[in-house]
Amino acid sequence: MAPHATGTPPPSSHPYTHAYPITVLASSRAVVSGRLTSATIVINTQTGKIISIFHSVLSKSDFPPGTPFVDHSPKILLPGLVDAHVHLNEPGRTEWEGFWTGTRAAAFGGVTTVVDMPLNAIPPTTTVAGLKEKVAAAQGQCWVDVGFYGGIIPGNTHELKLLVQEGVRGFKGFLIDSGVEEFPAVSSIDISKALTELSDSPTTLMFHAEMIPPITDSVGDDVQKSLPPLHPSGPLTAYKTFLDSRPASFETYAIAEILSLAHLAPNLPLHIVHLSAIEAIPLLREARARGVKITAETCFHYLSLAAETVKDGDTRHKCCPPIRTQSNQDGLWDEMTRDDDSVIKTVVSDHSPCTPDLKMLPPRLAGETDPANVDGEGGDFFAAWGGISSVGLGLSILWTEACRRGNPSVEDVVKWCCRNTAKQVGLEHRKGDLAVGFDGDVAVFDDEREFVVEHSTMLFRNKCSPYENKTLKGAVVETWLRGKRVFTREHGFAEKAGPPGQLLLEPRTATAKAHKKEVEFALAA
Ligand SMILES: NC(=O)NC(NC(N)=O)C(=O)[O-]
Ligand SMILES: [Zn+2]
Ligand SMILES: [Zn+2]
Repeated sequence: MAPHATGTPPPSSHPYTHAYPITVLASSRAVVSGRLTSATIVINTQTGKIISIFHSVLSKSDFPPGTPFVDHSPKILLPGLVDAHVHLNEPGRTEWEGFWTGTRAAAFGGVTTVVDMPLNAIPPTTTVAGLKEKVAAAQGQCWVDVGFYGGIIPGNTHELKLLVQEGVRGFKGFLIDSGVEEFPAVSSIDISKALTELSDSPTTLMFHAEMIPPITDSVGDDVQKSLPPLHPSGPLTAYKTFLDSRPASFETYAIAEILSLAHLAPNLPLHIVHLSAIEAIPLLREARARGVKITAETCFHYLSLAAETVKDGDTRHKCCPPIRTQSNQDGLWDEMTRDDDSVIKTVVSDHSPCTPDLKMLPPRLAGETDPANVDGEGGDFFAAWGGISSVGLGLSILWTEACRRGNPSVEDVVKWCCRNTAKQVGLEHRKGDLAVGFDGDVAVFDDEREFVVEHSTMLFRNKCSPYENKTLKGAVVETWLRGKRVFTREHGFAEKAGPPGQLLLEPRTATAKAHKKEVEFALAA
């Protein structure tokens, strides 16, 4: 046993040596069960599960000769990130993104699980048949593990329980136009039906919470006059015009609507995706205090970008709800870092790419230098596709911003991007933590290394992102998926072995039982 070992000593006679192959990762810094500690992590490479964790850095000689062992100190061993909001768009809009490119971009940044949104692929995941087409398209293409959400649209209530049985990890519905015609918005009646149908199902009902308040309402004349314009009220290339067209009241109105229906399914977890407006926080806090099971996520871009610095015409920043002011960004950070129960539990990418032509970026911002073309048209925020590309960059974006704010906590990052996202999608028994019985998904994070976001560091299909040319602090140097090294910054992907990702289709009903079984198995092994 190593003299500096402080945790459980390694088994003196190496009882597991010959029973099955292991690999060992150690570091003076690792986030284990949510806490920063020194650790030696032993993974059974046959099952892909973590079988032991010692709270100290052991040495190679503590393990049987030939055991793969790397001490990564002082780099930080993190659980692989679970990005619970990614649009992979395949099949149907594979030119926007796909399983192959999207999951490689994820692995590059230490993301070992992505959960695919139900819209933008054709068909959308609003029926079991649609899910089956997605699953068929994903087979053999995934470099990380992939789960799927189902969608709530008008008229598909009868599909919802079937989708739960088929293993979707939750559902998303829109209260405003989604941008694609195959995925229409739901009315209050549709939401009521979905809540009633799923009230006792093991799932999460999630909402794109923006809603245009009705023109005629019970509100008085003064309030009516102060309601936002429904149409652009200024130049279409000015970011301010776009921001003004989707005010915070769209988010608060939608959330109030959802909360007014929550009593229909008191046991069903509800979730607000991509929360942007801080004005919504008190509403959610008050509802949670009343016992409503509702949480929210925010995105890397709302925590790192601000309206004041978006250049006119720079449609790479267009997303819905919009990136708001710097003080709104500060308010989101304040909420997330408060000591007591924050309503924002998770941080995700909402990676929603498209082909560059649909972003309508003006040539001068798209890198055009030819004087004949540089003044070409573009930059209409209303016509451009809404969505930001960042899958795989999130950890570095968050770390850069946390460092800029002067108080970076890697434990917080793990809470928001690993543990809580895993819980949101019913994978908390095997993803999002370094713990015995969990999948051996590890991101080896160099928290000092800086890099520039450029084509070689954006592995998603279309290299069009507001982060391009920004310098980020913190880089993942190795990504491990279920005990296999998938990617290293130095050597790239384990191409020979091929994509090791699995599709996560175990129904959420089975999780508690499966967890118990898997921990028992890992411990007995
Ligand atoms: N159709 C979309 O991908 N929409 C997405 N677009 C964003 N967020 O701008 C979203 O998640 O709502
Ligand atoms: Zn959305
Ligand atoms: Zn989205």
